[in-house]
Amino acid sequence: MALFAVVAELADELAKEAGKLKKRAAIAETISKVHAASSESGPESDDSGLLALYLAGTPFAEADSRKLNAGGALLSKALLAVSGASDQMLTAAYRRHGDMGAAAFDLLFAARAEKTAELTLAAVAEAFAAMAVAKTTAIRAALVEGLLRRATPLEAKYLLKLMLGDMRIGVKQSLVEEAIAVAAGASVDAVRRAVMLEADLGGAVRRAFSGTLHESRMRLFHPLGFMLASPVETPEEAVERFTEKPAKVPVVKTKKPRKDKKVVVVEAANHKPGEAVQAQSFYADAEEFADAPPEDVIAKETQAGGDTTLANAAATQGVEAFLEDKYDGMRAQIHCGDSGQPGRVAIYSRNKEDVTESFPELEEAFAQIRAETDAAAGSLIPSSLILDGEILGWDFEQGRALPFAVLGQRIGRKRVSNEWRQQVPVVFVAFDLMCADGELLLELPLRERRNRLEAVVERLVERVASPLVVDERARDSQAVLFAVEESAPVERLMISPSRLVESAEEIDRAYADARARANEGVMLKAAGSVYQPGRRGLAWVKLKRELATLDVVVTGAEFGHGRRAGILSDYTFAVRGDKGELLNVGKAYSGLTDVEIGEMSAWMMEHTLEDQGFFRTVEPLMVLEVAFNNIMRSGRHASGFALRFPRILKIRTDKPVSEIDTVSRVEEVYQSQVDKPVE
Ligand SMILES: Nc1ncnc2c1ncn2[C@@H]1O[C@H](COP(=O)(O)OP(=O)(O)OP(=O)(O)O)[C@@H](O)[C@H]1O
Repeated sequence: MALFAVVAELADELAKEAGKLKKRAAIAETISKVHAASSESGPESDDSGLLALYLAGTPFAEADSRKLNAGGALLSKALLAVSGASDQMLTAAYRRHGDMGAAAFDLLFAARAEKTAELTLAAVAEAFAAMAVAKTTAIRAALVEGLLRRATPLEAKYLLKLMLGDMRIGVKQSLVEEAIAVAAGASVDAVRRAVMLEADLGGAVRRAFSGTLHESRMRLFHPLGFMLASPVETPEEAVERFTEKPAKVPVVKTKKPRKDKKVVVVEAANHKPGEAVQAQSFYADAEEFADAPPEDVIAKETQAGGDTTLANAAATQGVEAFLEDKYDGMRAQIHCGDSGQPGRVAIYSRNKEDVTESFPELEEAFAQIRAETDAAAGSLIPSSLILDGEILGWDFEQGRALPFAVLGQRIGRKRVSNEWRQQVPVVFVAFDLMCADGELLLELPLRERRNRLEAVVERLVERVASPLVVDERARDSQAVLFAVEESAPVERLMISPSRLVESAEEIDRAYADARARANEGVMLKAAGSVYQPGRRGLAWVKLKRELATLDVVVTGAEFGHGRRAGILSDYTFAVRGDKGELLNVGKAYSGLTDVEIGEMSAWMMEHTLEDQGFFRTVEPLMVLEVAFNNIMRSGRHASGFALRFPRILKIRTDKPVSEIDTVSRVEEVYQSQVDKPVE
């Protein structure tokens, strides 16, 4: 039985180690050791899977929908109870580190420096399982206290970090996947594929050691990564992206980071010595490749399953592109029953939350479509489906989308009253088919996926709404709607119209038409491109021409005055710095409704990290989109910038914190201003 100390000690070592290769070697070695130690006592005592899971900073496997339900407030209370420290001591320790785990280490060190490790990984897993089903906060708090009491100071540090989902040891899941491959002598691609199909990192460790990675099968009901798009400023730039000719001579150079520093553009590449030029340019992960020469980036990308990136880069050249409207709704992935769970429907948001409950009419509609099609004998409809698309608030009278602000009122609501359902009706506009009949389709070219998507939707509709009725109002509005009666389930399912375009003029016209339909702009997608989950490549580009806004995360909140006294209503927010740290960039108190502010305030009370009286630092989990008049250089915030007249446009519950804007994006917007104000 491995001890949790193994995770804590390794994590502490990894936090101090900057080199990725050394990190990977250390993780691989520990996984091997833990696996070897269990080989005598039988496979059920093999904790190497838990070790991998916890190092990746996740208490449960991705396929496992359980949650710990323990926020900063609950954890700090438990820490106070176990350490006997006063509020002031906790606040001082928290301020020293800005991290609850590190604060716990300080508070427990004096009393427990000599404590020997006894907490096993299995005991931690058991406590986590109990927390997930605990009916009251008191039971959960007692479980956390139980864990902390048995822990050494170092273990307590990493237990808290793990529970908060913020290890800060510079280890991403992809690095753990590589380490698993090294430890078990398996191929990285095989490990990554198993993790993608089954969403179970621990399970992949078991498969890797038992040589059964190839037996992994697509399992529904865990979200796959969403493919994202890169921005272009003009239709001409979009055309250029899709028609660039491969360079005659391989040139490898790194351009200035674009939207955020997470990506670097590497231009033209002879990605393997001696091979023909394939890629014109593609995005790579700057965090991983910060200082590496471009050649290394390409070599590494190719090796680490990046061939799809290269394939897509090649596919963007001189080929056709599909154009679709860019809808301003909420990105979602819909999973529809498989042989194991035939009637089940699940909806996932872009930050991989299960949001099914928030859209009951979509769940019902899909379940009904399923049931009716299943009943049809000899049905040609796939038994399982994963659709990628956008949830939109829909005006059935006008046959067009409602503004995002209207849909936004429903996002995040767990219980949706009939009133809300009537006030803001929702539809799902599908634009990609990721899986059908248990077969993952990501590696098919978009052209092929699109054909299959159209065929599936058509068959679904034929079965349910036969004879097929196309709503003319919807046709006018460019959204093909398959039934007229609002009570019919199929009316909730639409398909995003898509057509091939060639010239900048065509794109320009389509853009104007899209805006006239109240959509945000247009998307262009290389017809030959594969679906790259979780990546922002050049195979999909978006054109939206608008004033810059920033996606930021709230780091703190202040109590308001007057009407807002006693309510946390003024928010301090941050962007990401070069090393992944959060740097404050501004403060906003306008843009939200009173109801939203009330909800935000309650949430912040729950997720407080440090209570300074009038001000509270909060767990950085809430993403906002903010608009502003301009940006100035300023010493007021850690980012070195301040936003002038910031206002909140949206609460981006649909966007993960990992994708907020960076300080280099702020710099870019600052530089693009005609006047560059300094405070
Ligand atoms: N037809 C479409 N195809 C793909 N994505 C679409 C489409 N229409 C709207 N979208 C939305 O556009 C997003 C892609 O833009 P991007 O990857 O830049 O996300 P983002 O950073 O949230 O951008 P934005 O802030 O512009 O929404 C998708 O996540 C999706 O929600």
